[in-house]
Order: sequence, then structure tokens, then C-alpha cells
Amino acid sequence: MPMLADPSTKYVPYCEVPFPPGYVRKWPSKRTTSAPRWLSTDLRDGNQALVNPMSNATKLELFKVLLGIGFKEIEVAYPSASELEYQFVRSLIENNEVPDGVALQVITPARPDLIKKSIAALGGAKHAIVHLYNAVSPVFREVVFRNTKEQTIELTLNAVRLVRELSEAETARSGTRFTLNYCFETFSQTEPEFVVELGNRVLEAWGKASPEDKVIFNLAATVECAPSNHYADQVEYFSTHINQRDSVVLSIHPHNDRGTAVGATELGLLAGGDRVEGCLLGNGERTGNVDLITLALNLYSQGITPHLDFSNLAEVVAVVCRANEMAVPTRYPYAGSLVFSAFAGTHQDAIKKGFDAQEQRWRAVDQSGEGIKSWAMPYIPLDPKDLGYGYDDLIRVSSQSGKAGAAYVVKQRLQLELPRRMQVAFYSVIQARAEQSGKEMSAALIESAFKETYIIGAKPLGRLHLESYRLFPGTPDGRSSPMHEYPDDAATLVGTSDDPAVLTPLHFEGQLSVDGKMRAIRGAGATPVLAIIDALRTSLAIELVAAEYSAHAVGSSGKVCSFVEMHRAGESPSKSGVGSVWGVGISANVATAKCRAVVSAVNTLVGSQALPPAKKMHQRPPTLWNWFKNVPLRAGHTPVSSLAPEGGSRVLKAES
Ligand SMILES: CC(=O)SCCNC(=O)CCNC(=O)[C@H](O)C(C)(C)COP(=O)(O)OP(=O)(O)OC[C@H]1O[C@@H](n2cnc3c(N)ncnc32)[C@H](O)[C@@H]1OP(=O)(O)O
Ligand SMILES: CC(C)C(=O)C(=O)O
Ligand SMILES: [Mg+2]
Repeated sequence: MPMLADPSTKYVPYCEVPFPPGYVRKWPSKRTTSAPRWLSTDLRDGNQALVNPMSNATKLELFKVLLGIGFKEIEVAYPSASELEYQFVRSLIENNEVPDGVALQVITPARPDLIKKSIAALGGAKHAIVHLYNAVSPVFREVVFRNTKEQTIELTLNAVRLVRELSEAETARSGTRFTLNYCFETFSQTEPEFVVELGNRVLEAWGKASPEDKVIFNLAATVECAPSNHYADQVEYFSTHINQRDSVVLSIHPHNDRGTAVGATELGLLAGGDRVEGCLLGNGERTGNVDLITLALNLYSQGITPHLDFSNLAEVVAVVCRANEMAVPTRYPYAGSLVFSAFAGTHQDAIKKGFDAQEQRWRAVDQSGEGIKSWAMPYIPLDPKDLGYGYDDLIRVSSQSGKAGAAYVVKQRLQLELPRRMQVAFYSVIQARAEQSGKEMSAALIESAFKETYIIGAKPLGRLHLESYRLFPGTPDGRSSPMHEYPDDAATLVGTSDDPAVLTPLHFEGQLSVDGKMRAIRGAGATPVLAIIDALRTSLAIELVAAEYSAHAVGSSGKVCSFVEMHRAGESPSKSGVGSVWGVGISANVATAKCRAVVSAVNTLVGSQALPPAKKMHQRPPTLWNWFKNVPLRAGHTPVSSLAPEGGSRVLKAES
């Protein structure tokens, strides 16, 4: 059957709440400033909707999780539904499973036999809440109960009187304190004036509501049939018309048929609701009850303590899913596996910038001792760490991602802060691989792509590999110059001492493996970078230019990472970096990091290009090399820099 061209021929919209003309609603201008009372009905409303209701062992496990989260009111059963349900309540009481300060709630329909059974189940509890319900809307009155309004009131009051009588007898017998929670089932579809009339009659029949011993009225949106503002109007109407308002608690019990149970609850609380009944992850009949996790964390992210602890949300989710044989959609608020992950490039860029800025802000707070370390993160409303998640999955890279995403992963995994132009270059590597595979580039894949691209690793990966080297001041014939230490490593960190003007000319000699064959290279320059470039130019017959250079310490590892952007002489790269390549070098020694970075870049530059054979002069160890090998180290003098492949040194102890 096709959908109707005019659905109004079939569906009747909701009726307005009968506020007097000119009435100014209070709820729209209110603001939530504290958490409501919470009632978990996972073990009743949630359980009754399951394909396979929970065993009592599972119910007990979930009950303990609910206690751990901090619930003080828990609806544990529908004791008249089955012997198992009844026994569950008895076992909680008899086995002392209920801590002080926690109230057990059970539900019962307004039928004498079932009320009796329910109250009997509660005997011996410290604090019990009898949740009595009957549906009151026109369609239920007419179709299900075939009752007039008066008969509906009569049915309700008889049940209330019976609850009072039996509960008082039980109090006398076992000392259990009882509270009445009367539920207008289908409240949200019932005439507001009738609900108020019925509520006032319930208060009369109960006869003992007081500010110290309040009656709870459950305003159930048994079926969500209208927008959330309408529910708020209904709650405000009830809240402002019911007698003895200071002696009643308004409980909000929304279902999610229109997908707006959370919004309805939040507005219902503004409108006068004091207490919320719902389930973890919104389990329950049809589209479920309102989700208490979402509600609590919505409050939390507004700086309001919910008095519910979800600091290990994944564990709670696992238990709830197992108990209910359900799965959480990946996009589910707070609990879904993807809700703290960004795939889209602009989101990743904003998050990366957000973290950088936040780090600075928080450092300033630490240093000054003033202000708060407030969370202000683009796209992420709540710190995932507060829920027990890490930041590992925050940025996930696919072909929809941009440079910032890959750069973030490199920073997370390798503690390397890529220069902006290098981010662009590395992004093109990742983009190509992502497009080729059509799949996500996991953090591990990004890390290995980075290492492959920039030839970082324990084993020589590229065609060129610097096996060992010496840097020393003076020229190749400067054997008369005494060896001395290169200016303090720390001073070379940001490249200022790479200024040729302030440095003594340096000579570079090294052993370079080219396509697996070792050759000696040498050159001279005002800085380590220029000196090794000169050596490579001579040996490989490539005119090279270093365009951009930077370095930073690698976390607290004691190592330094150098980045160098290079291109062939005569080819100037575009602003976006087309025409240049990047190299990366990491070492405890700054000069070594620089040399490695240059070799890393040159590896990419040469690609598969044929390289000239080693020049004869380099096929034997150069004179100066021999001189170095034989000269005894003078006390207080150490080699300027030396490098060997990780895992062993050919010549001198490695400093890498
Ligand atoms: C919106 C909610 O979540 S309400 C809670 C719903 N939860 C459950 O129903 C789970 C447990 N329920 C059960 O185990 C059973 O339905 C029982 C034990 C309560 C009743 O079982 P039965 O006696 O076999 O009745 P059954 O469920 O078939 O029908 C309900 C009867 O109770 C009446 N009824 C329904 N709700 C109520 C109520 N709140 N108060 C009084 N009578 C009610 C119906 O009109 C119907 O009466 P009828 O037989 O005279 O026509
Ligand atoms: C019976 C009540 C409490 C209920 O679960 C509902 O109306 O949804
Ligand atoms: Mg319900």
C-alpha cells in the first residue's frame, strides 16, 4: 500500500494543552542546574521487552552494575508476572544485596491479586516503592478497560486504598518503609484536566502525602506521540495544577517512539519533572525507554554532576549489551564505537588545532594557578578520557581525510610534529594509499607508510643508507686541526647555528651504502646539512638544495627529530611543495639527525634513477678516515659525531 497523499485522513494530531489564554509557559525560559532523581527500570521495563528475558543471575549482575553506577532507586521486577520475578525480589532482600540508601521499586497493575503478590514480594526491604499503574487515556478507557472516566477513577482509587492497607500491614510486620508511585499509564495521550483530577483523587485516597513522605506521580509518555514541547506543556500543566505540589514528586517516564525521548525528558524536567525513569542505552519496548546514559552525560557535559558514574563506560556498555542481547549502533551517543572518531579532513584539522591550543591553555593554567582547565574542543563535546576512553581512535584516516589527520596520527604514534609543508607532502602519500585500497588507513598503516616513505627504521630500507660518518672542523687537508666537539647540540636544535656565518667550515666523511654497496663519500660545508649535501652531490652527481629545515625534541626520549625539505638545484618547488621531497632523521645527536634527514630526502629524490658508480677516490677509505681511525682520542675530546646502523657500530660507538 502506498503512503497516503493526505495522511490527515488517517492520523489525528495531538491536542493543545488547555492553558488559559495569555498563559506564559515557564519551562522555555528555565535552565537545568542540577541532576534529577534517577530510577533505573532496566530490570523491569527493559527486561519485559527482551526477546529472551534475563535470568535472575543476569539480573543480579546488572543490579550490581546499577549500584556501581550510583542508582539509588531501582525497579527490579514485575513480581506478579512470574515466580522467577517474585523470587528475584525476595533473593535481593533475603541475601542483603540492597545497600542502605537504595530503594527497591516493583511494578503492579491495578488488580487486587497482583497488588497482593507485589507487596508480599517487598516484605523486609528497608525502603520499597510500589509502582501502581493503569492506563487512563481515552483509547485505553474505551478499548482496553471499557470504562468511563468515573470507573477509571474508581479502579484506581480501589487499588490505591489496597496498596495503602497492605503496605501498612507489611510495615507493621517487617518495618519496611513504603512509598507510592502512581503511574498514569498513557499520561501523554490523556486529557490534562482528567489527569489532574485523578491525581488529586489519588492524593486524597492515599491520605498521607507530606513533604517528608511524598507520593510519586509517574507521568508516562507510554507511547511518544507528539513533539517534546507538547510533553513539556503537559508536565507544566500537571505541575501547576496538582494539589499538594510540595508533597509530590513528578517522575518522567518517556519512551522513544518519535526518537525524541531524551529531548522530551530534558524539557519535562524544565517543566517540573523531579525524577526520571529510564534504561541504560534506552532498552525497552518498541523504540525503547529514554536512555539514562545519554541524559546523564548530557548534564555532565554542561558541567552538572549527574551523580551517576560512567567513568568506565565501555564496561557498562558491555554488560548491558550482554544482558539484553543487544548491540549498540556505532553512532549511538557517547556509547557508540565511532562517536569519538573523526574521519573528515576538516574535522580532523580542527581537532588537531584544538588539542594544540588546549595544551597551551592548560599549561598556562598550571603555570599561573589561575582559571580552570576547561574543555573547548572542536567537534568533541566531552573529553573521551572522562568516560575511560583514550585518544587513540580520535582521528581515523580514510580518503575523506586531510593532512591534519595523518599528521595527528604521526604525532600520537611517533611524537613527531610534522612541519606544515611536510604534512601536505605526507598527506598525498596517505591519500594515494587510501584511494588505492578504498579502505581506512589505520594508525598502524599510517605509521608504517611514514617509516617507509622517510626511510626510518632499524634496517636500511632505501637505496641509500648512511653507515657511518665523521664531521670535523676545517677542510679535508685539515689534519693539523685538532678534533673538537661540535657546538653544543642543544644550540643546533632550531637551526640558528646552521647559519653558515656563525660556524666554522665543516668537513664530512662517511660510508654510504648505495644499492647495497658501500662507498666512501666526503664533502665540506658550513653546516652539517651543507657538508653532507656536498658529499652526496659529489658522489651521486646530483645537485641538491635544502629548502626548509627544522627540528624538535622527540618527547622525553632524549632524541631529536630533524626534518628537511629538498629539491634538485634549478627546480624550485611550488608553494604547495610540488617538486620537493622531505626527509626525516632521528637521533640522540643533532648532527646525526640532520644527516639522516638529508639521506632520507635524497633517497626519495633519486627514486629509481641510475646512480653513477663510486668514484675511485672514494673506493678506499679516504686518507682522513684512516687518520681518524688511528688517531688516539685525546682526554676530554670525543668524536664530533659518529653514526652506525642501529644495533652495532663499524667504527666508533654509535650515538644514535
Ligand atoms: C506500558 C508498560 O510497560 S505496562 C507493564 C507491562 N508489563 C507486562 O505486562 C509484563 C508482565 N505482565 C504479565 O505477566 C501479565 O500480563 C500479567 C500477569 C500482568 C497479567 O496476565 P493475565 O492475567 O494473563 O492478563 P493479560 O496480560 O492477558 O491481560 C491483561 C488484563 O489485565 C487488564 N489490565 C491491563 N493493565 C492493567 C492495569 N494496569 N490495571 C488493571 N488491569 C489491567 C486488561 O484489561 C486485561 O483484562 P481482561 O483480561 O479483563 O481483559
Ligand atoms: C506502566 C508504566 C510505568 C510504563 O512503563 C509506561 O507507561 O511506559
Ligand atoms: Mg514504560
